[in-house]
Amino acid sequence: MELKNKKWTHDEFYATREEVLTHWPTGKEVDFAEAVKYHENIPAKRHFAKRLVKAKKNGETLTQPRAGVALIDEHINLLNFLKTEGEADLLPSTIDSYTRQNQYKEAQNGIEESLKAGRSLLNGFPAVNHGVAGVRRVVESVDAPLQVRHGTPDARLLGEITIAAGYTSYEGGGISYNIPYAKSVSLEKTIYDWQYCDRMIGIYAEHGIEINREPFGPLTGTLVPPSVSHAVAIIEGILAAEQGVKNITLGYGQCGNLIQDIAAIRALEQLAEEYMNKHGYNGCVLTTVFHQWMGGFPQDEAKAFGVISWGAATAALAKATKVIVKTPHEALGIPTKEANAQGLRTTKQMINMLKDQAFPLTSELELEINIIKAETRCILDKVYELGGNDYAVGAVRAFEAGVLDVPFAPSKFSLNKILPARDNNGAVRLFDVGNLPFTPDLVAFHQDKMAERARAEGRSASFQMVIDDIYAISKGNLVGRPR
Ligand SMILES: CCC[C@H]1O[C@@H](n2cnc3c(N)ncnc32)[C@H](O)[C@@H]1O
Repeated sequence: MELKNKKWTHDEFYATREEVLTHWPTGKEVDFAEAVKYHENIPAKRHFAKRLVKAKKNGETLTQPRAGVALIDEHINLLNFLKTEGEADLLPSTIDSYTRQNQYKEAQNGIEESLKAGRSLLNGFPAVNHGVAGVRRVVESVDAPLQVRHGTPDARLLGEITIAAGYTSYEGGGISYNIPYAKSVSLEKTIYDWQYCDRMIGIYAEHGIEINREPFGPLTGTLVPPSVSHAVAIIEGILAAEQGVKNITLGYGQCGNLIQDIAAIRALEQLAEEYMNKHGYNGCVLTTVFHQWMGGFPQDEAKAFGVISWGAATAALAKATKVIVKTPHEALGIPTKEANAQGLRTTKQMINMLKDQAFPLTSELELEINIIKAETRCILDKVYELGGNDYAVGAVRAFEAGVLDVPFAPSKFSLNKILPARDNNGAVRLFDVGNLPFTPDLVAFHQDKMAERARAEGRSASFQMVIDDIYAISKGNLVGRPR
């Protein structure tokens, strides 16, 4: 396996596909020609890419939950409940953890145990075991655009089955579904395997079927600086475009300071266009997704609704194309369908009240946009250089060197040298920039911001601030002030 950011030939793809479809018996159900025909008859209102394009044109911010249960009928009921009671614009199927680790035997046990227990004993929808026929029952029974959401380092068979069944969007990427989700899975392997997923979608595109791809923006969801998640998002967008993907949603996890979060979405839109065009992928339609706070949540449901509302308001003011919605059960575990629908309605109310308001381009907002763009450029350009003008090779080498570094990542391939903490206004800064290739003025900017907070709190900038900030929101605040 020689990794390079180059479009796979049909021969390379089909040779690999033969093997991929043997990973579980349901792989035999995948019939590409039949799938293309099926997709041709999916109406625009149930087509993810078309619905996103319409939202971008109309300046809408669409709502989407996470949701998934073990059995097909219950999963259908859940999704329809979230559409009718939650007013969700877009629907997911969140895949269970066994399937994410390619443990299909265990997933099968989970299905059988759930049947016996009469309730879901899996933390998501085991799509590979249900197979094309089973997953297609969901597609036929839910009148909304459907996306596969998961966290799968080797997502090749999952993608073949769910897209053949009629799903029209696929989340993930070779970096964003490795570094935050795996401990010792090689980055080279996951970037290579995700080239397969993207090439598959590129081949659907060659047959006129446009499937949306969404790299997983938030990464570890714990104080990830915008420039770090933007660099990964844009690299995964470029890798997908190289394989023929034409419709890409780039994502970002809310940090909590309004100016920084709005700036992050603006900077992401501008930089993605700039880099995709620079590398010749101007045929790609780009949209954005804002994830409501991905860190620890308050147990108290009323406070949880406050966090959800803040994420909804920020997504609306940032004019993100869609927002991924949290629930008041976030601190407890898998939400009930009622709690999930409540998070969606709270979000919808905030978006509706803000859709006629625009956030002004203040000097603070402009500064923040410029800082995020400058930092992200430093990282992207260094990755490209390390890879000898190849982002796939560059990404692997960048993680080895700490040029790409994701805070609190379980993967042993992330150096975990950078240390984020909030500044005195709650924006996420870097207490330690690690080996990020920032120019001296950018390093100084972060140092000054941390010094400003240290002075205000009467304590020196320290790792304690990082710890305080990790728990702050679940304890009812944004900045982890000393007790
Ligand atoms: C990025 C993944 C973390 C988020 O994903 C939610 N999540 C995971 N699995 C399910 C599920 N089966 N149904 C509804 N939400 C789910 C968690 O709560 C958390 O917010």
